[in-house]
Amino acid sequence: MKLKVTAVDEQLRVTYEENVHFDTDLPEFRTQGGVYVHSDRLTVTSPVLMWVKALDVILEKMKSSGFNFAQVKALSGAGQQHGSVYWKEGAHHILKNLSPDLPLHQSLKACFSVSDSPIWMDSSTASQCFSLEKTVGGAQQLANITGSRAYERFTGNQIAKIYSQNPEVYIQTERITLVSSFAASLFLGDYAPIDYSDGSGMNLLQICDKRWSMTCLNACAPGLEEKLGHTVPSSSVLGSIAPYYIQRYGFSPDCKVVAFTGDNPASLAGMRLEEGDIAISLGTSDTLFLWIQEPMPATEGHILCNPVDSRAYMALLCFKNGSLMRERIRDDCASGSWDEFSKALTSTVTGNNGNLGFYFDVMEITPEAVGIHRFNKDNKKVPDFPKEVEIRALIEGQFMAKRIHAEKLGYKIMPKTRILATGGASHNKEILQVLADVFNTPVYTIDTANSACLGCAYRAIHGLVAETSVSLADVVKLAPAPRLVVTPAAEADETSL
Ligand SMILES: Nc1ncnc2c1ncn2[C@@H]1O[C@H](COP(=O)(O)OP(=O)(O)O)[C@@H](O)[C@H]1O
Ligand SMILES: O=C(CO)[C@@H](O)[C@H](O)COP(=O)(O)O
Repeated sequence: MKLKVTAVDEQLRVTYEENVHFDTDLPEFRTQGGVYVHSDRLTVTSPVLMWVKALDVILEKMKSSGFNFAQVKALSGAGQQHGSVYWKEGAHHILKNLSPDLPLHQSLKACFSVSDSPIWMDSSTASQCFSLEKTVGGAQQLANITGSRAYERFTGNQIAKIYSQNPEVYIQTERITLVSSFAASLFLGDYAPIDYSDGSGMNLLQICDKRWSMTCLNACAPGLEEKLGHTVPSSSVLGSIAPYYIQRYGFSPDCKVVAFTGDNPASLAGMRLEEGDIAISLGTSDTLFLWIQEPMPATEGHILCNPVDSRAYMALLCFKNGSLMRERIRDDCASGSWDEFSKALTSTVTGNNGNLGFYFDVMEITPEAVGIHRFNKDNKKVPDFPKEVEIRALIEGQFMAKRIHAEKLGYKIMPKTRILATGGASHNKEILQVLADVFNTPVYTIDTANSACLGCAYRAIHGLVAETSVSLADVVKLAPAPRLVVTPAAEADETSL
């Protein structure tokens, strides 16, 4: 886990990149992967001062490498979703009066009422989730309001846990920010509002009218509205950079701070998704981001407000049985070789003659299911398939599940739909051919190393003109286009996949 910075010029060329690795650059915090996993194995936190110090370190690194801060016209940022930061009474005054002679972590060391921030990997709030769903009338009802059923990592449930376990700490807290709005606050020298898109990962925001749900707030903790502040469109200019950065690093007083957002919304911007597009990351786990016009929240997957167009939405779907599942079948059926695996895909037909499988070696997130389930053309459960059939059944089954779950959330394939594939398995053309056939849509690949960071640079430029109705797509049209890799085979259209 790292703090990263990317700078782009007016032609959208990346001119500067730097990072700070939490474990190795800040060993004094003794994190592993940037986090502490507590002894109950459920609670996962990160020290908030480590994040502050990481900002000091990266700014100093930039200064020593001669980075020209004065040229920065606008900045934005992203943070891991769902994590929260608790500012102690009196912190606002300190934040507004930062001394340019001191690093941030020294000025802010007494500003946090919770020193270890709960983060997205935490799963210790089952009872709070149960109670929130009960208050609003069930999981689907909560999803209808906030875009997701109750999730343990979602911020409202984390706040409810802090309030129930340490009410005095909650009372001493004057402001609660997300990781994203916390980082924006550091640059603004003032509390930054939460943006609509990252705010949708809290189980607290009504995704339709973008207001806090008073029922959800009251179910989590008293007086929460005041501690959260108001929300803003993700492309809002929050203000100018704080005097601290002008005096200490030479930023221009005109440098604007554009609302920060979550890492997944920022990746959507970095991949330049447009209406109808799907981004599929085929990494260790498989993740889908979808641009959605008319959302239908479900009890699987998340609907978030769209970070680049506040009238639209994005959906996020996570599948745990991604590449590791594919690797296991590759080892069992293709002698551990991706080439042999790919040959099996080319030697079998689209639709697999009606043979179909669902493969979950580990408990899946979407849907909550485990085990290997194979069905033949008569819809009868069978114990095994020939090797080639098994490989095609796995890949078609994985992509069909993605399409079905996407459509359940309101996703509609349009004539201009593109699939943008990334991650390890996107190097495999035969796998991408199956993807194109299942969605009946062309598949492009895109280099997304650092897509969240790049997305924030794009969003910063967009923020400067967003109020004049210029779209992000217009602003970033000079950036390199995704590469077309495969188009659907003609017969895929007629196969009842
Ligand atoms: N040619 C290939 N075909 C299919 N999968 C591949 C291929 N090459 C690499 N992979 C898979 O990509 C995965 C790693 O993807 P990557 O996006 O780097 O992961 P991470 O989620 O860790 O960022 C590995 O688990 C590997 O199985
Ligand atoms: O919990 C989620 C999305 O709901 C995560 O995707 C977090 O947003 C953290 O992301 P990474 O650290 O894996 O980028």
